[in-house]
Amino acid sequence: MLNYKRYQRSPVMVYPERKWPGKEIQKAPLWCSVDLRDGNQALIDPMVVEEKIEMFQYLIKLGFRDIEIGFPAASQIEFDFLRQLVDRKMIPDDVRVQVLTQCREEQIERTFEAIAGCKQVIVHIYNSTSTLQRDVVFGMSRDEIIEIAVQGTKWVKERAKNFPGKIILEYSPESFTGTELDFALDICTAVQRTWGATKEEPIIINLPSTVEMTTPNVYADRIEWMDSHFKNRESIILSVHPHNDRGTGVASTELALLAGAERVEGTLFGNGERTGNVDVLNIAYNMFSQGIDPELNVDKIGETIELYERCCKIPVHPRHPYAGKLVFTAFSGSHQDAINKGVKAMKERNSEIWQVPYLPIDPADIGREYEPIVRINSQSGKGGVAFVMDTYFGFKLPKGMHKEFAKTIQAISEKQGEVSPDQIMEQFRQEYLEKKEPIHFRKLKVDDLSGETTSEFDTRVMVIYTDHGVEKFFEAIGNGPIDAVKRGLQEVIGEEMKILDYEEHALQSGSNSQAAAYIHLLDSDTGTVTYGVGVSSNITRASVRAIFSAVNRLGIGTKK
Ligand SMILES: CC(=O)SCCNC(=O)CCNC(=O)[C@H](O)C(C)(C)COP(=O)(O)OP(=O)(O)OC[C@H]1O[C@@H](n2cnc3c(N)ncnc32)[C@H](O)[C@@H]1OP(=O)(O)O
Ligand SMILES: CC(C)C(=O)C(=O)O
Ligand SMILES: [Mg+2]
Repeated sequence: MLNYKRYQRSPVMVYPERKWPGKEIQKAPLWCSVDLRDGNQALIDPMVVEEKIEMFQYLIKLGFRDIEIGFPAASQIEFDFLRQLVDRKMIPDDVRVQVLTQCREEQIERTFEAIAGCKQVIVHIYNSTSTLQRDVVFGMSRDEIIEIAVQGTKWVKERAKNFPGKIILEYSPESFTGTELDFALDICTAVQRTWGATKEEPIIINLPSTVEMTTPNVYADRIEWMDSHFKNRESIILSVHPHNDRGTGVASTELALLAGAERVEGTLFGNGERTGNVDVLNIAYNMFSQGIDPELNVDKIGETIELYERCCKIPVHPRHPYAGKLVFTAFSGSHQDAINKGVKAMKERNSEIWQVPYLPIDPADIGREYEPIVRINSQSGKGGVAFVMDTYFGFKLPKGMHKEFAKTIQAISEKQGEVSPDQIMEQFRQEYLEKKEPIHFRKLKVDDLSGETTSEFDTRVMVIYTDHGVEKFFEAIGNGPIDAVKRGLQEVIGEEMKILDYEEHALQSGSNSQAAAYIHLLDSDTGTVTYGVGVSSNITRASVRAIFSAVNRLGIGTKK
């Protein structure tokens, strides 16, 4: 039996004063990428120096200005990487590199060796503060744990005095989510005081969900509580560093922003320890989808995916928010129908505002314009097939025709699975455009009789066609070419028919454009109906082809 009793609920504080539920995200936070540190430390094959350099440059291109580049005291690669950035003058003046170190003097010393020559650096110190870690990892009292952090701060401060560049201190009470809040406040305050943070020279206090342990609202309560209990709040930049153990890293971060966080540390696509750090791109795109400037250059997601997969050697999941191959694709009929109508309404209304059901953003805005938003399988419906015919091939099928054509496509998808746009077009050709047996239209001559006749009909047509390959012709009159051809065909076939509907449109714009015509035809004897389609550079010829196509589809071409 599942032994859930081995697990305990994380304590939740009573906090009815919370204000965050009434707030909205208004602007982007200060972003900090930790891809090169937290992300990298969780890779099966951590990045080599050249990959780190490539990733660093790309993060700058994306718009990150705070970039945690590693843990230089931990390994030679990390150290050398930073040295290369400095020696090759690759750190722009407005970028703050961030380096992580434990609160141990030899590591802090080595970290300062690594940052020599940097103009501005965030030195990030941490120690674990949770009840569990104090007990089983450190075996220390609260005061002893505070002493580690305070001592670490002093070691950084001493070295910062003589450092030619600017040192910003960041402190993280690691395992904050498992730490009693009063203790978290005490330790952060002790560091803040020891550092001597001011409004002009603030400290970054980073409250991580090192391990995500509760629902996002509890994290938000904790952040708001800390935010409202800090003394000299203006001397603190309040940062969050969420992980994603419960799969709610993004939600936790967004609620934390409501609760007062000003800065977010995370990674591209949520790489990082276990289930990852929070995916900063996901949050940025969420903001973008709400009309908020994400303050990151996230308009070329394909490029970002390519670099990420190459450097991290981890594929982006096809369902990953915004980035996955399938996230802008609808297979199911009702979604396709709504997308089809939504896109059409946008065009008709010439709308500046993006409003398409099931597509929270326009894929083209983030560089995904070449991917199909509709793919056809057995779950698809008529709207999807019509959408493919329109967007890929320019055929705007009359609404009444959607069902008829979709049925033939569904018969294929039920046998083979997905049906490609080319296959759909091929089927359209076979079913409509090339339905040339038994009767096949060849030539048309139209005479305008207006003024020459007293009859109600003012158009005479002469049609040459083949019937089972044998050339024939007929002449007929009617109140327009389509009517005349229909009357002529009735005569030669010996069958009453009625044109129920007629539609036409240009297929491409320009002088040599083709036109498509659609005829909805009723066989009056049997009551059966079908559509016929014709294409020609001449609209009248297109219509006549459409009538022949419909007659052949009804199977009445040889009745006489
Ligand atoms: C949540 C996070 O992501 S935190 C960052 C984690 N990242 C990494 O650890 C990646 C890089 N780390 C490393 O390569 C190694 O841990 C090193 C090189 C930094 C240090 O290596 P080592 O000293 O050999 O080992 P280790 O990290 O296990 O050190 C454990 C000791 O440091 C102490 N310690 C751990 N964290 C801290 C800290 N933040 N501040 C001070 N002391 C600490 C432990 O209590 C333990 O002490 P003990 O030896 O008296 O028991
Ligand atoms: C070092 C700290 C901020 C960390 O990575 C974490 O707590 O997850
Ligand atoms: Mg982390």
